[in-house]
Amino acid sequence: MSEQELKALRVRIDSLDEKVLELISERARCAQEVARVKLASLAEGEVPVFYRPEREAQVLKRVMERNKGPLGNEEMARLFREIMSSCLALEQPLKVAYLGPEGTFTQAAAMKHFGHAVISKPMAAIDEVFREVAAGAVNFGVVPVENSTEGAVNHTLDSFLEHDMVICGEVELRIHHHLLVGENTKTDSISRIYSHAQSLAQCRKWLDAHYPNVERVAVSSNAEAAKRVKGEWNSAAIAGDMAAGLYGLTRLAEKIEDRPDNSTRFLMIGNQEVPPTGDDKTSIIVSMSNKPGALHELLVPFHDNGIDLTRIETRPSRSGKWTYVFFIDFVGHHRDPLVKGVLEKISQEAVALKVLGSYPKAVL
Ligand SMILES: O=C(O)C(=O)C[C@]1(C(=O)O)C=C[C@@H](O)C=C1
Repeated sequence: MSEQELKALRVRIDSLDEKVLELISERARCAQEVARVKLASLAEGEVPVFYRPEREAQVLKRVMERNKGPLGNEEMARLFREIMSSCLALEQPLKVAYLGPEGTFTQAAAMKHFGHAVISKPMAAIDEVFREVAAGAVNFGVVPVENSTEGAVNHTLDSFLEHDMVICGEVELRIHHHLLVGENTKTDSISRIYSHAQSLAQCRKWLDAHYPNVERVAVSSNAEAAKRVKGEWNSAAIAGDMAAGLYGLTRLAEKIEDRPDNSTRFLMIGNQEVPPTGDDKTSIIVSMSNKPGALHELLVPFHDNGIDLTRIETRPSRSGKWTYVFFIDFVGHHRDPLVKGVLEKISQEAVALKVLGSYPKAVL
């Protein structure tokens, strides 16, 4: 390519950037107007709701449907995710608590869902995220709920039994683990590998093959593992890209998870009910009486009405020995007439039924 051609293309890019800049600013002014309208239409004593997950899902889906490339749909939606995040911050800066410390996959999930214009607050434990939301110190919380290799995150499920929370969104993240070392690590004398128990389990086969005799130490998070390794010469950590960047560690081995499709699903928790979008999921907790056929009775109404169950998990109820609760996710919104009918039928048979929330299916 000649210098001349390059120069001409850059002039074109400059002129396009000016248009993009003006359009983004116009969009941001529109969002400010939206905030004004929301405030003006409030009834006496009503609290304004600026964050609208159902509308955000609609905007992102529309972008993906209309995108003609060459940027891929996900890439384009990510750009719009950030624009929307900044527009929302003009209306109301959202505060979001997540399972920390900084650099965890949960933080990456929070950014994927809310964008980078939120004020994020790392918490030391899943239960603390729930408490922070319940106390009103933040608008939303982000917690992991299930991993495709290792299954349910029991701390999260148990926290739902203790707190009244509304699920208002979900996000899925592909989880890539790396073996990370610090500047001073003697890579031929590694005697300890730190990581979260779930991540150690997700890399079990790789560790058995490459470091069979090295001690595996479970710590509170992958980011905590990365933090420890920074100051030690004989240890390594298993963690992801964010933690590696944050603590200045290098990758001794990349993508060491046993399953290449290893993914984690995260939930956004808050106090806000989300209206239907037409493409939603609902999560419920049900406890049935301890009698033969109870689980069958619970599942039949879903089957009879053609409602797709996406997950069912059992946990001890914590209110009696050998009694259980079921965590169920299914496709649909609790305001859909069909779903309403199913929930009514179940509540007739159940000891207790709690709708944890209906929320748009993950778009990104
Ligand atoms: O449509 C709204 O209610 C807005 O506030 C605008 C907007 C946007 O930027 O598109 C911003 C924040 C909401 O969460 C959803 C959408």
